[in-house]
Amino acid sequence: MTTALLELSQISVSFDGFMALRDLNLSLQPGELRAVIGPNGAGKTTFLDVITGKLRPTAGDVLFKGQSLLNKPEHRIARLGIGRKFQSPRVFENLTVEENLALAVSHPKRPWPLLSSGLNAVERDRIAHLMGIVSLQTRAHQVAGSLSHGQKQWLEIAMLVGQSPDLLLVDEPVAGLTDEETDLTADLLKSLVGDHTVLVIDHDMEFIRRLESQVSVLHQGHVLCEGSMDQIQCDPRVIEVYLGRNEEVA
Ligand SMILES: Nc1ncnc2c1ncn2[C@@H]1O[C@H](COP(=O)(O)OP(=O)(O)OP(=O)(O)O)[C@@H](O)[C@H]1O
Repeated sequence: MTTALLELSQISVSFDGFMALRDLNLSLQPGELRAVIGPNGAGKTTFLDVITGKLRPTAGDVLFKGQSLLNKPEHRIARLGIGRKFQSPRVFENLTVEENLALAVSHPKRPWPLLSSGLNAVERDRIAHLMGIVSLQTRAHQVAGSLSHGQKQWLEIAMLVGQSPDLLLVDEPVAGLTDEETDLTADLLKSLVGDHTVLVIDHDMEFIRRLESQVSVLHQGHVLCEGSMDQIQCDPRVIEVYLGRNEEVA
């Protein structure tokens, strides 16, 4: 079996005695796409916060490429190859699509206006490639602030991909998107798999189904079960958790 890219073992997080995560185990193989679902308060955000170093667990360990992430500051964890997409888009609204991507791909990070004249051929090709991935080529010179919500989400995903992370953590990317944008987002995330390992959190079950990935169900800070969407939908424990809270898993 391949060595896991990410391995969370026996992770617990206590907020003044309240266990937001409790003996959580989860591992991701390189190049995998994984969905994580769970009712409100299940611990999904806390789980991402632990991986990215925003929160230190009370117990347990997080290994990334075999190396413990505990005690590493957030910026070092990011540099090790973990990118996080937050729920609301974080793009530079006053810069164009191309300029946003230029900032993402330039090494080292160079301030504007150096970027406008200073991109090398490799960086320009990379930006063109990234715009292609998210179908924003025709918007290259449009300021990000004028894009639709979905297009901003895609731009930010492209910016993250531009930093070549091994692992992409994507938090509720389709909240507020149209059905068509939701489907396109699923296809986009699937297209990243292989080159990247992608973990997606969302509540939208149609979107999760379209990802065609393994699904981990979080409940009360613990992985309740894992399997394909068809498998978890039939699992009585999952039905109980969702029906018990009057939410649908269908
Ligand atoms: N800083 C904190 N102090 C105390 N309790 C917290 C803190 N952060 C989270 N919690 C609690 O921990 C539990 C898990 O929260 P978390 O935000 O991780 O859940 P979630 O699955 O992301 O929920 P949602 O789907 O609503 O975003 C919740 O009961 C929440 O109230």
